[in-house]
Amino acid sequence: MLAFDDLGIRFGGNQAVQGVTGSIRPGVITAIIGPNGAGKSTFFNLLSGFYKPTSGKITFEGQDITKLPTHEVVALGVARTFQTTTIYKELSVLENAVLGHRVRTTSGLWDALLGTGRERREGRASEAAAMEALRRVGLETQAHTLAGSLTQEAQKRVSIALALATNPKVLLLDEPAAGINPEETVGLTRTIRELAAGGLTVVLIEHKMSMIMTLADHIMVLHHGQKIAEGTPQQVSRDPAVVEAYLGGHAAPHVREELKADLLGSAEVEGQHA
Ligand SMILES: Nc1ncnc2c1ncn2[C@@H]1O[C@H](COP(=O)(O)OP(=O)(O)OP(=O)(O)O)[C@@H](O)[C@H]1O
Repeated sequence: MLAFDDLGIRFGGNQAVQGVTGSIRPGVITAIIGPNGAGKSTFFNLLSGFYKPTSGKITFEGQDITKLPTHEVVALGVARTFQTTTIYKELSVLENAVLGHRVRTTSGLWDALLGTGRERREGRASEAAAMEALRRVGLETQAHTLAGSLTQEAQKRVSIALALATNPKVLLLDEPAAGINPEETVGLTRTIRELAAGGLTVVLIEHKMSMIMTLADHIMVLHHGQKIAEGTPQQVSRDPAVVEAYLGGHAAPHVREELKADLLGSAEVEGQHA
């Protein structure tokens, strides 16, 4: 559904992503993993239209979206969250999600200023879509709470709701579990699984290997900007190129430790998060 062919981007002399070909299959949870600096966030920025590639092509449902501006990519059904939580802390949870929905609506500033019928209709539709997005992430009872007063984990959920309010077909999550504790990670994993079960195609970047190993149907591994492996969690974790990429000295110590546990087939990790 979302396909990329020979995708690459260069920043000055640094080829951050290079020759990446593949596709995101509908209805499955795909994880993008790789050591620090492997090009994962850059790859997301390419898929979501934030960066324009210096080579290659991206298509969504058969349509070439390589050169489309971000808002048009969003309108077609590709939404994303960011590594650092980007929400409006001084607004309520509901107001945040409404803003997410307004990205897609058609009324312009003129309608908003004049309070036209279309603007009022769209306002009501935005609120309904926003409430539905909050329900999907389990925040409907906190709709009127100030977003900035929520826990880090709930703020992560708000940022997911913001993306969901645009009614995407594909949701790109950039490190959704960063900075939250293991218990909250289990809860967030459950929510992501429910979103996928509801028909949403989910792609996520994540460093928490135990989460990836239990959540992902398919894993794509990037290293030095290139795709070095892909397959099921079991296939990827046994792939010698992946082991070498992680244990070859490029990964942060905590990533090395987590991955080592998974690569060595730690039943303990599986048991904790199953
Ligand atoms: N806007 C930019 N300008 C210049 N270089 C960049 C830019 N964005 C990323 N890079 C470089 O591209 C490479 C890949 O970075 P990227 O952030 O995509 O890696 P990553 O796999 O997401 O890393 P991490 O896991 O640490 O978040 C790095 O060498 C980085 O310095």
